[in-house]
This record gives sequence, structure tokens and C-alpha cells, in this order.
Amino acid sequence: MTMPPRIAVTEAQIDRVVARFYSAVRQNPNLAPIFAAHVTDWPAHEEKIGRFWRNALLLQRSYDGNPMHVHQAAGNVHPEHFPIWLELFDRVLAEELPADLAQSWSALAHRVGRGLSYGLTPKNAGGAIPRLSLH
Ligand code: HEM
Repeated sequence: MTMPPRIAVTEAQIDRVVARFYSAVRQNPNLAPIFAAHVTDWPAHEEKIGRFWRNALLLQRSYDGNPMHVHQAAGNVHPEHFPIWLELFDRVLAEELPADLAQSWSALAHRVGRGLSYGLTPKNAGGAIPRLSLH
């Protein structure tokens, strides 16, 4: 049985949003240096992110990475970067998609962003297991 897509975007729309977004990231004074420290092969990065979004939006089994781990391991990605990232992402969505699709995808991105950002706050970073008191 084929599951219906969670959000009815096309693959072409995903590719276009990803390309436009990372082009904007490379020109953003706050975000560009963070990515430059990690990403040298942009086509490969965009291809991977395209698979991540196809997985999340169209329920294709196209991505099985661990974004939480990757962002923690990067070392220079901090919670305060997320509002900047999300604002830029929302701008690209609004430019590229009809309002209802932009709104649905944006809501999902903000949910994912909250989870990732929470995992980067100092008390959660590094995946430490909390010590539970026995008393
Ligand atoms: C909702 C927000 C975000 C989503 C959905 C997202 C998603 C992803 C995904 C799927 C990857 C690839 C992980 C892998 O290698 O398997 C990635 C990599 C990366 N992300 Fe994000 N990200 C978000 C926010 C951010 C923010 C705020 C920053 C910092 C400004 C950031 C910086 C990076 C960098 C530098 C990499 C490359 C790491 C590397 O290749 O070593 N991301 N992101």
C-alpha cells in the first residue's frame, strides 16, 4: 500500500527550495561561516538534504542519517542559529510555493528545528544520560 504524502509538494519543488535555500545560506553573514567549516561539496550536501526532505515530506525511505548527532558533532551549531535558519527557510518557502504548502512545510521545519535545537542546549549536548537520584 502506498502511503499518501504528508505534504503534497512535488520532488521538483523540493529540489528548488533546497537549491534556493542553500544559495541564500551561502550569502548569509551569520550562517555562511558555520556551513563553510563543514561543507565543501555543496551538490552532495544539497542532494542529501533533498533526500532528507523527501523522506520527511513524501515519506520516501530516502534518508537514514542522524541529524541530531551531526549537528551536535559539528561543534559550531548553536540554538541561537535556529531562528536565523528558520526565517531564511520560511522566506524561500514563501517565494517558491503556494501559501498552503509553504505553511505546512514551514510548520514541519519549525517542529524539527525545535527538536534539534533542544538537543544542542548545553544540558542535552553530547547525548549524556541524566543521572537519576535513588532517593
Ligand atoms: C530545522 C532546521 C534544520 C534542519 C531540518 C537541518 C537538517 C540537516 C540535515 C538533514 C543535515 C545532514 C545530516 C547528515 O549528514 O546526515 C544537516 C547538516 C548540517 N546542518 Fe542542518 N538542519 C537544520 C538547522 C541547522 C542550523 C540552524 C545550522 C547552523 C547554522 C545547521 C548547520 C548544518 C551543518 C553545518 C551541516 C553539515 C554538517 C556536516 O556535514 O558535517 N543546520 N542539517
